[in-house]
Amino acid sequence: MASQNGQQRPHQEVGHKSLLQSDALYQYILDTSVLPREPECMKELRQITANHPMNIMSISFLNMLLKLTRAKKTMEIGILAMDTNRKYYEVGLLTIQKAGVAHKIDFREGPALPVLDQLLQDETNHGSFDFVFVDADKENYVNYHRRLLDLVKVGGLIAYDNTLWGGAVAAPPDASLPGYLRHYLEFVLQLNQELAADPCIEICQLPVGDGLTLCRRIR
Ligand SMILES: C[S@@+](CC[C@H](N)C(=O)[O-])C[C@H]1O[C@@H](n2cnc3c(N)ncnc32)[C@H](O)[C@@H]1O
Repeated sequence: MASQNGQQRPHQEVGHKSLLQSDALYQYILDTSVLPREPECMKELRQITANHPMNIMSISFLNMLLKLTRAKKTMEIGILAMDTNRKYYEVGLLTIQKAGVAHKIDFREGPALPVLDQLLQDETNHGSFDFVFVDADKENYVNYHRRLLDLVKVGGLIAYDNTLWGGAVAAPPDASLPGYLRHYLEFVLQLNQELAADPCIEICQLPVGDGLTLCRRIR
């Protein structure tokens, strides 16, 4: 990746900066992202994500996906609608209320796995979800996937965030990694392997944000 003065930057560091190292490029992505057309919501989203400009790409991309797939019944594991911490849900709540969609959100505070197990007990939930976004505890991504496959309809979409894990997924085994990247790396690698080998889905690994894997259920 060339920097502003045209010189090649070394790819030593593993993390967001090694994927896109130029701050000018971050700003360019912010300025040219295809964003939702609700200006008030976007102003707030820009503020919320100001410290993580790459998130804008994920958000604008997910917004586009939801519109393309015309999803009506959706689930998000991470902040909406399941999160262990209500405070994170409340970060987005003001924007959600301004957008007039608060009545559509069924927020459950607590770990997501028991909620998924509860959903699975009701046959009518099987194959009923159009879209699921997972951005939560990496240790459980594989457990989520095994359950979500039953809940999403054939033709439905599951999106997993952070599947490039700051670039660490492709780092040599002896690379020096920040502690949190090293700690969760094995879970992200295991998920990526399972997704690639799963005959029930078609997948696409997008180098957007921190890596977003799209899985379309095909059987
Ligand atoms: C990186 S944040 C993502 C937040 C949100 N999805 C977003 O894109 O802004 C991860 C979230 O996962 C939540 N989380 C962690 N463990 C969880 C679990 N077992 N079940 C549900 N949510 C969990 C955290 O509280 C945190 O809000």
